Amino acid sequence: MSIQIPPEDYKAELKLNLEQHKAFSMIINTIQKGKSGIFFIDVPGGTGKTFLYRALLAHLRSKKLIAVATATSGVAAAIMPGGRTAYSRFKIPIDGNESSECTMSKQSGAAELLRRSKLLLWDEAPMANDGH
Ligand SMILES: Nc1ncnc2c1ncn2[C@@H]1O[C@H](COP(=O)(O)OP(=O)(O)OP(=O)(O)O)[C@@H](O)[C@H]1O
Repeated sequence: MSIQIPPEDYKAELKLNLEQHKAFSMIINTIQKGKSGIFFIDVPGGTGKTFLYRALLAHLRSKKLIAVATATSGVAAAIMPGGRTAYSRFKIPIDGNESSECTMSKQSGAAELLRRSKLLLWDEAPMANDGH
């Protein structure tokens, strides 16, 4: 099932401010080069993180690449097209502790989706419980 890309998200790429554009280019360049990377977007609330994420998701999905959008809270997940909570997408136990593991089998469709994805986005990652 494909995810509908809102028309305004295509245009978001053209409206990125300097900082957003810097992050966008760094992430897209890494993906284009086939490299791996972990990027942490650390800015105050209301400064355009979601705007950047939506531009990234639209850019990759418009090229038929898989970009997975997750967030710690359901509210943040819901404002990204195709967004799911990280707990749901990565099958993280809700009452997890230091020894708990994701309940995802390697053969599952969910695991295959993650393997094929070019971008795994986790909004509000630091808000996840200590055990995660
Ligand atoms: N480059 C931009 N051009 C136009 N509008 C923008 C731009 N960046 C952000 N905005 C707008 O500014 C507002 C705040 O941006 P956004 O919701 O992306 O911030 P946020 O960092 O995700 O906020 P929060 O931390 O509260 O989730 C939104 O209305 C968004 O559409």
